Amino acid sequence: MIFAGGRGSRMGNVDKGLQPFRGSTLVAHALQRFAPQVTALTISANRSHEAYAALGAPVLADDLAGFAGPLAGLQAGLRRCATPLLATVPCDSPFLPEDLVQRLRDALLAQDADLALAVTMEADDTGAARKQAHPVFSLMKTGVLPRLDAYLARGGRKMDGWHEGLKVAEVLFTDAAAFRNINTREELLAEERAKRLADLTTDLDPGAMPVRRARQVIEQFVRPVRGVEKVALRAALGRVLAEDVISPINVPAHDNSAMDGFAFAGAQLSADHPTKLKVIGTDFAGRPSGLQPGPGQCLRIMTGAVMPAGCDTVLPQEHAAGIDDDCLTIAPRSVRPGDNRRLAGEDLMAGRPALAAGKIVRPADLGLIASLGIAEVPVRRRVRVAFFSTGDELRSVGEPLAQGCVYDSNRYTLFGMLTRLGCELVDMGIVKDDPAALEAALRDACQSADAIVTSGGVSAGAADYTRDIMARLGEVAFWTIGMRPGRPMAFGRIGADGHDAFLFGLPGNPVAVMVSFYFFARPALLRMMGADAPADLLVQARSAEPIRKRQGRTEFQRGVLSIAADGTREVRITGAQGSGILRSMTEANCIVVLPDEQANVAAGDLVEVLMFEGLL
Ligand SMILES: Nc1nc2c(c(=O)[nH]1)N[C@H]1C(S)=C(S)[C@@H](COP(=O)(O)OP(=O)(O)OC[C@H]3O[C@@H](n4cnc5c(N)ncnc54)[C@H](O)[C@@H]3O)O[C@H]1N2
Ligand code: MOO
Ligand SMILES: [Mg+2]
Repeated sequence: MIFAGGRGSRMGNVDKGLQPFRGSTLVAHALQRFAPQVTALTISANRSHEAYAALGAPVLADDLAGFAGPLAGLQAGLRRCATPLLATVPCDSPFLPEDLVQRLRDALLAQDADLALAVTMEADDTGAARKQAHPVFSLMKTGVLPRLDAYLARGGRKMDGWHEGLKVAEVLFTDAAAFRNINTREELLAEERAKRLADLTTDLDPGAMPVRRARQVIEQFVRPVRGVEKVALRAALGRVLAEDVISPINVPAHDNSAMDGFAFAGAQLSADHPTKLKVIGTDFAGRPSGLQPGPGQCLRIMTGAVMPAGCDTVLPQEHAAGIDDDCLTIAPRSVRPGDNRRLAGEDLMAGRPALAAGKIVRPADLGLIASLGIAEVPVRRRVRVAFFSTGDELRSVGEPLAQGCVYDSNRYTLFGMLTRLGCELVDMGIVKDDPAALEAALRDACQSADAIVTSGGVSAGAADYTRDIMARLGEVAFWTIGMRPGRPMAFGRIGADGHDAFLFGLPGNPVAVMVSFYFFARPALLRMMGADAPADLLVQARSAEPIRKRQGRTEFQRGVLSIAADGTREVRITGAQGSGILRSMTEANCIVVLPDEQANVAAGDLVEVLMFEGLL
């Protein structure tokens, strides 16, 4: 019997067994593992009978009313069981052991027990081993029914509450993970994603990961955060639009003059004689005269004033051949019909998208939204990023610098980069090279953040515990990337207590942390923010000097781009390029990106650079 009769209350009262999982449903996975182990199968369910029946097994509702729990399902099952033994598993444990029933049966018979159940050994909070019983994974003689009936009649509902007085055989399984069940939507999503990271990297060597592939995997693995908030227009600066901004009006709302001059009907212009028109009044922007020029007449008009009825052309005042009192003379061919008139809706048409969802709001967008008269904008909620530095040698600014120590600079560069990106920050300080402290910090970060960025400890040093702990908390890949700087990196998703977060374990060296942030974490975070991340806009420049470069890896050299005497772009490397030399970053205004296939660069060769700043 597969228990699928719960309320799914921790999943928002959905039918848990029917939740999609790895291409089918949770229950289909449990069934696939369980069916070969038994002679006949029943699904215990109190709703969605048709969907469960479609799996090919009879569906049995509780005899007791009101979702009384799995024991009610067990009771109904025992009452109708045609075999001498009944085995049970839950619908939300897709990884259940393939030898579960065989081993339970062996123990039941060997010990002449009434019931056999699975147990595993698990570490408790102090790290000590503790026995964990799994009474839902059990095998029992059908003769136990009267005892269960009596327990339920007394109001008992605990899964193992009725075992008292029964002879119970405990069977130790070593693979605790096989009994993992999925209780919440987050866990379900987490499992889905975890599968995908493994899938995405099956054909890749983690020890020789090309930059391009690592970026692809990361991009495919992360997911935009959900959640939208409405903010006042100014507060939208730098935020990501959650929906298209649809223009409620035409901008401009009316045809209007693009020049200070004279408005009239263009049809009266003559191609070979001067045209003479009588000026009958003046229209100002926002202050129309209400006059309507007839044939032989015109109006003085100011830039932005609505075109008077019947007029389609404006002659700029400086192009007039003559103005005598109230008479305007226009020379032949000095203006064409329709000139200098701005059409209604030529900037933005009512009903059309003015800005697309996913756009990061820049100053021009603020102005554009204002031009539509819109005061509030729906934006994605900010992505929360927890970050910390690891290393016993690190000291915080303000502390004395002991022998052999360095000040923590990574947390400041990360602060700057994350702030510029528009993330909400959770600065977790420095974490010592101590497994318990690292684990506590990572678990804590999972609770509060969508993404975690750490620096240090991802290489192979004796104090680099970060890797082990990260791997234990979720699915994390450890890559050696074909690049310099920034070779080692950890990426994945970790979880604790039902909360999970994407993890970027960046290398400790101060330049490496920045380069790997810019080229891996930044595009991923943009995707999490729901933003359209355009490809890196590289520009070409002439290298002023030779650059040593090894083929087969991407090198990110720090450079200064300038305009040479002949007006062309020229780039010069900023001295020593060691990955601990942060000065190479502060002196630079760009990064020279030398791709895998590139060998040594000769002076005068063209290279590609990525600018640090554009117009902000
Ligand atoms: N045998 C090998 N050793 C190393 C390799 C390797 O492949 N084989 N890779 C090197 C590369 S490349 C890098 S990058 C680093 C990465 O090491 P970790 O990520 O484990 O970082 P740490 O060992 O913790 O620190 C490295 C370096 O950076 C300094 N650091 C760390 N955090 C900060 C901070 N917050 N502020 C300022 N400076 C920091 C730290 O003191 C170390 O000097 O490994 C190489 N080794
Ligand atoms: O990541 Mo390391 O920086 O290549 O020195
Ligand atoms: Mg290290």
